This record gives sequence, structure tokens and C-alpha cells, in this order.
Amino acid sequence: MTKTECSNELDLDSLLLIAAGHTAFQLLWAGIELGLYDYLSQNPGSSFDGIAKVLELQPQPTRVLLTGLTALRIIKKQGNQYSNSSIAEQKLVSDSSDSFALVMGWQRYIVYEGLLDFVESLRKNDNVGLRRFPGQGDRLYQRLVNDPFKERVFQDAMSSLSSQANVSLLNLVELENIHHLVDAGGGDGTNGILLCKNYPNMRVSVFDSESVCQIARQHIEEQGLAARINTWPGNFLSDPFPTGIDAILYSHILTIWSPETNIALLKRTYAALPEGGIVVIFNMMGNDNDDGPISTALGSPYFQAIATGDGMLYSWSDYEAWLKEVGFSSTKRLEGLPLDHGILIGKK
Ligand SMILES: Nc1ncnc2c1ncn2[C@@H]1O[C@H](CSCC[C@H]([NH3+])C(=O)O)[C@@H](O)[C@H]1O
Repeated sequence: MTKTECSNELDLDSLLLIAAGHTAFQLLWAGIELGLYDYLSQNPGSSFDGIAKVLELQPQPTRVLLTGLTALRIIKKQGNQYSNSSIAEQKLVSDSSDSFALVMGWQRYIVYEGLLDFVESLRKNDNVGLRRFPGQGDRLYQRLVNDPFKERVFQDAMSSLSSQANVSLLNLVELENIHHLVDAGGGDGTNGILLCKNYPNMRVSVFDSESVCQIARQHIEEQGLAARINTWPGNFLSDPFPTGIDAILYSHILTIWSPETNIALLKRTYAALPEGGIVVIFNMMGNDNDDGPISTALGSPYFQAIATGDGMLYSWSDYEAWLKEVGFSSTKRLEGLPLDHGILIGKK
């Protein structure tokens, strides 16, 4: 065994942390929901009694919470004073610019419960965890329509995830001369709004379900961009794309479906674009040799067990192979974006 392989060996503490990952997550989440990190951000060095009072918890539950979070190193205890760790300050305080708090809401209200059915989902090759979301349809997105709270949690999380990496969409020469871009599965309009603000010649159509388009329209109007961004309610797997377009963006979309569905969708994409038109794929990218990164490896079970039962966080080379198969003449990778994101551009 080489030295590098040795240092990659899992140690007992890491194994224990994984084994009690559900408990570690609930401790982390409790700190968000109870407002602990926000409070410690404003009041570093708080006392035990002060925290218990603000969180409205009895002493023993306060002790369980603070001991757990201290042992996890999410907060720090110095003498009898508690403060956020620097990573908690950056990622768990709700108004920090790159806070994970909203993404953790998605973990709490959507992923956590559905993953109880993970093993059965693997065995059946299906999203068995969807049974925990009432309603019709075999995809999570259809069921969220029945639950405005969870639909909002989901959209807020996606918007927050996009916002942490989408600045990289702002320096693409390929987008400079685009006149009409379709943001397929554009969600609440976060990416469309950012793109329009940055590329003055661009118009955007947000192509999503009617209920999500309603959320997008509200954001677009708030930003005063209704003249340049419209919504195109429908199903991009079967309904036509708008005409006169020259780019289609898939942001956090091609992870949802099976390779077969993605290839069929990319064929429709190719047909909808003019010669010279581009497709832009933006999401977390798995390593080509299926050994990580940890973010994609931990993201895939959600697609298998909950969202659709046939998606995952694919590798760069998967997307490249599909683009080639459907006829895109060239592809370009932009690697190294925040949160293991990448951008892949295919040109017709
Ligand atoms: N078949 C479909 N047709 C239209 N929209 C869809 C379809 N399947 C999933 N979606 C939408 O795809 C989005 C996935 S979440 C990604 C949102 C956004 N692009 C972002 O990156 O922040 C959700 O808003 C779903 O409603």
C-alpha cells in the first residue's frame, strides 16, 4: 500500500460519525431551527444559562444540545463560554452570504425522511421513499405541488445552492451573444435573473411547472425584469420549447433522470437549437472514475430513493458522452467551481 492509500483509510472516529450521521444531522439542524448559530453570531462567548433562556429550553436539553454540537466541533466551548466555529459562522448563520441553512431545510424536510426507504429503493431500483410524500405522480416534483410549504423549502434550497456557484455563469464568452436562453427547470428564476442582469442582450424563458412558474414570476417582477424574462409553464420532457431560442440551460436538472431520459431530452434540445446554438449543463459533477467527490456521492441517494428513482449525480464523462451521442459538435468543461460544481457547454 502506498503512503497516499494509507492516509485515505477510514479511521474509527470517522466511522462512528458516519454510523450516527442521522443524530449528527439532527443536532446540526436543531441549532439552525432553534436559532442557536444566529444567536451566537450576534453574541459570541454566550453562557449556558443565557443560551438556554434565549432558546427557551430546560437545562438538561440545553446540555444535550450544546454537548453534542461542541463534540461535533460545530460550536466551540471555551471555559463556560460558547461561540460558533468559524465554519458555522460562515455556513450555518442564516444571513451569511454563503449560508447552507436553506439547503439544510431541504435535507430536514425532504431528504431525511425519504431516505428511510433507501435500501428498498436500491433493491427495487425505484424511488420508494416517495411514499412519504402524499399525492399523485411518480416524481417528487409532481407531489410537491400539493404541499406549498415543502415546495417552498425545496425551491429556497435550490436557489441557495445555485447562488453559491452560479457566479461562474457570468464570465462565459459563449453566453455573450445569446439572445434567448431557455432556463429548463428554471425553478424560482434565480439563475435567469442573474443571467439577465449580467448579459444585457439576453432574454430568458423559465420553463417549469405552472406552480413553480408562479414563484418565478413573483421574483422576476420584484426584480423589475418582466420585460426580459417570461415563464413557459409545461413539461420539458414532452412540451415544445419556445421558438427563436439560441441556448438552453440545464441547472441542477440532468441529475434527475436516467441516462436514457437525459439522452432523449438532449436530442429534443439539439432539435430545438439553431446551428451554433448551445446547451449549458450546470450542476455538481462526479469524478470520471466514480470515487467521489463526497458531495456528489452523498447527493445521488436522494435521486435514487426520493426524487425520481432513476437519477444520480453523474460524472463529467457521462454528460460528454451523451452530448456527443446526440450530435453536439464540441464540448467545453469549466471545472473547479464552488461546491464541486462544473459547467459543461455543448455547441451545435
Ligand atoms: N419535466 C419537467 N418539466 C419542467 N420542469 C421540471 C420537470 N421536471 C423537473 N422540473 C423542475 O426542475 C427543477 C429542478 S430544481 C433546479 C432549479 C433551478 N434550475 C436551479 O438550479 O436552482 C424544479 O423546479 C422542478 O419543478
